[in-house]
Amino acid sequence: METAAEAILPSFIETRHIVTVVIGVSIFLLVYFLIPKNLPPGPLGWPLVGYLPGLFPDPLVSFSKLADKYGKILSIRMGPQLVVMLSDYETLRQAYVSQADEFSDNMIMSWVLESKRDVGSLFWENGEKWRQRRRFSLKTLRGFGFGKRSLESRINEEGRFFCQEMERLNGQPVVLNNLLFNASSNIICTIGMACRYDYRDKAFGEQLSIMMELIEGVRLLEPANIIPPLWHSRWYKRRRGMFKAHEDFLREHLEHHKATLDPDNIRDMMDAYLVEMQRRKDTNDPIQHTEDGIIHSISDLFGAGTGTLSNTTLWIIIYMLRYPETQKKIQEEVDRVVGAEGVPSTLQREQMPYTCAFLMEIQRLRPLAAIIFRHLRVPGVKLCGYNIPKDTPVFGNVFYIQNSPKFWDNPIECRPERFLSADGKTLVPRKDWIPFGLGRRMCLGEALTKMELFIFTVTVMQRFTFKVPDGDPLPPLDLPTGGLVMYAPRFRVSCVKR
Ligand code: HEM
Repeated sequence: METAAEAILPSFIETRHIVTVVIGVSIFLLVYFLIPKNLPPGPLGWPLVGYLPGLFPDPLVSFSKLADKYGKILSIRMGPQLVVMLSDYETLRQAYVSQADEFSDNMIMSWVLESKRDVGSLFWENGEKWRQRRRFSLKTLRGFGFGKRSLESRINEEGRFFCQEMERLNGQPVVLNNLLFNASSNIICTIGMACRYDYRDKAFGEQLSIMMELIEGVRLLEPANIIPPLWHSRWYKRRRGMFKAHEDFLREHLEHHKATLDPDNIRDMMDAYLVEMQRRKDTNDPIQHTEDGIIHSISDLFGAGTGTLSNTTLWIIIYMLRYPETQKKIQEEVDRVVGAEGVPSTLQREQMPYTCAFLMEIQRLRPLAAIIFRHLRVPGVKLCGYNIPKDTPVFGNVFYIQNSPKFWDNPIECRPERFLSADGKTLVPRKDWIPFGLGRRMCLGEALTKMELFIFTVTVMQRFTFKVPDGDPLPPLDLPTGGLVMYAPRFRVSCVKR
């Protein structure tokens, strides 16, 4: 029997044609109205997973290829999430600095929300609470000697402990990853809790393994974001257990600090936070601090400071092994300015441009935070003429900005001279050297890091030459697979006494 539609339609049009057209038009209208207009260009991707499969196996290389193809600003779907990636200095500056009111919120990753670590944290917090905590932390850190001689002598001391360990090895090959992680943690322990741990301390060794695993587990692409049931998997349960163990360790220190606190004699960041917490309570400040907040803030210093410092130091060693003539030049400068027995000081930096340029070159080649991120939380924002929808993470590809041949001559070569004047006597900084990020959320530990890397490098170069152990290959320069932090590989090195 004929349907009503068929009765009034010409014979060559069937009902199924009409149904197909109606569905097609509906999908078109849905897509037209739902998909934001005038987005930055980018690859199309697939339904549900977006461009995620295209980012593997190495997201950093894939992001760089996309930047070559689509230019300074591109948009990409990572699973259901739209992400904007900025890949040149001017565009990044435009967003993070010129439009800082819009682009200064951190992207709070799901695992942070899930573990409630956004409560009172330094890194994982936004808005007025973050602003006040950052201002207070920066002021307190400066008070504890960021850029000052008191902290410098502690770093010198840690450098000497490290050298004593090397001396004991007597040139035997060694994997330095754990030892350097311990040394870097000791610097954060000094600032945060006025203590240091011996390299053979077993209990602290366990804490270090936990911290290392936690830090190395931070991924740009969180698998559980794409497959939520994974939050209940063994891997995430183990992670939650490790966070608890790390917090218990800090809580023990907090209890000791509370019991021995003398507000007239502030020993470290923990004391300073405790006094500030009390002050806010006494003055009924609308923003209150909590003990959990103190623990999370100190934990953030460990998270942001230990892996970054120790891995940058590992990259310093790797490049010295690969460029022995550069190591020799640094040793010559150290011998001339500091001498074999002198105590290194940041006051000597001006007389040691080659060493400083080398350290800058390492942080150009291997910026520990390869990708930095913000989260746009306001509607109606335009960047470079494109619409950026509310709730879009906006990434900055620091690795690309510092390593693309578009911006740097022969970028894969380690050439400290690119940061030196023609006569080699003066440092010539470049504005697109941004290993510490830029804008309002720029790294809080920049001054400490520069001091630490300089003192450590000089202390070690006074006493040792790094050599590749006989029969070992050169350490690889592979890029990290996680795509966020540029961890150095494990490799063996011989520290030969000079
Ligand atoms: C090689 C060493 C380091 C590198 C390359 C590094 C790099 C960075 C980068 C790129 C950011 C994000 C900046 C942005 O988004 O614009 C950052 C943030 C941060 N860094 Fe570092 N960092 C290093 C060492 C440290 C140390 C030693 C500390 C601790 C004292 C530290 C504490 C922080 C904190 C607390 C933040 C968050 C700031 C905020 O969100 O307001 N960093 N770091």
